[in-house]
Amino acid sequence: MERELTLEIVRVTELGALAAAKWIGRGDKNAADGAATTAIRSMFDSVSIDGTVVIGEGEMDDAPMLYIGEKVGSKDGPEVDVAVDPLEGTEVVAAGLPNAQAVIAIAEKGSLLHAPDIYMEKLACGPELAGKLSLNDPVELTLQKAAQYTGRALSDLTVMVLDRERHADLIARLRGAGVRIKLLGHGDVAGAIAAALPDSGVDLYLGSGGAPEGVLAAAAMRCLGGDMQGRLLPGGPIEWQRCVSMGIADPSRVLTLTDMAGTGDVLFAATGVTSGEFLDGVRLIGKDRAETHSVIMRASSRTVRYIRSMHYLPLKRFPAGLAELPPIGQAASL
Ligand SMILES: O=P(O)(O)OC[C@H]1O[C@](O)(COP(=O)(O)O)[C@@H](O)[C@@H]1O
Ligand SMILES: [Mn+2]
Repeated sequence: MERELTLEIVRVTELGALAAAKWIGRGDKNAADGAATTAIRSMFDSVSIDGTVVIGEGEMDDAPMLYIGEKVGSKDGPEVDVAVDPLEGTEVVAAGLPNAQAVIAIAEKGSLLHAPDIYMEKLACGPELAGKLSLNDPVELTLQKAAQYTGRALSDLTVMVLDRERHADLIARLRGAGVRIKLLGHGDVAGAIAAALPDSGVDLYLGSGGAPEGVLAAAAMRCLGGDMQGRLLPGGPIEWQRCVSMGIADPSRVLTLTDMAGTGDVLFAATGVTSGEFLDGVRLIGKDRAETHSVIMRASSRTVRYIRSMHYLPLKRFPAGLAELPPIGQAASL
């Protein structure tokens, strides 16, 4: 993949974030998601790829845009798999809470896991611990290993976990082992990435979240040199069968970083919608400008770039329909 693609892709997540930002705090998660999806879809065909959506908005019958199997891109570029979450954190935007992003990963054709939209148990860590931990271990052993390999006391380790009732037992065991916990409201792509960023203060990401988000996080981990393991959690025979029909022969086995994001080149881009773990959200400036904060990373070079962009909104090519929404300034002042 050409390195110039990183800039082309971040322009897409920027437009998605700007569109979603119009819906911050308006209590309508579907409208926020729809705005981001429409904006991202409209921009995708300007990207020099011959892409197929592998992780997207759902099956063709349920999703009008960015459905699994949809072809995206200008076609005059490499054949790639595309994973996209136009609005990672739909409820967050609706409620005006932190940690929503527009996220895209692009990888060599055939390298991204076709994950159904079910839960996945996840373990993510940074380069220091990559290859040293296993999702098959009891959590106490994982923590001991993490302490040993980082040379730190258990009491100095911080584990990030989604704040959910289903994690009550996990949280109790973590507290019992003496580590610190940082509870996350929403947005576990950013949560998993935090575990691999040197200055995040997070050492490990544990717990279950969306499987599509797991693949997106794995793509980012490939770029950061971290590790990510997952285990699908089908909630019954129908979801089990869906995993099998999507090519995962044994849905109960631990999926490695390679299973989820291959071994070839990967590009990952995210733009903050609301401020979160490592990206600031869309910031409105005056009546007609907005600032966005994005990250773009590439596995083959392990380069991580942060891009702060200033947009002149009247010239943004929002798709028809979005232009008729209330001005962005009004949305943010709610
Ligand atoms: O809220 P749940 O059901 O625990 O699901 C967790 C998932 O929801 C999110 O917080 C937000 O997901 P959406 O993008 O679908 O809004 C993900 O980051 C996470 O993987
Ligand atoms: Mn999501």
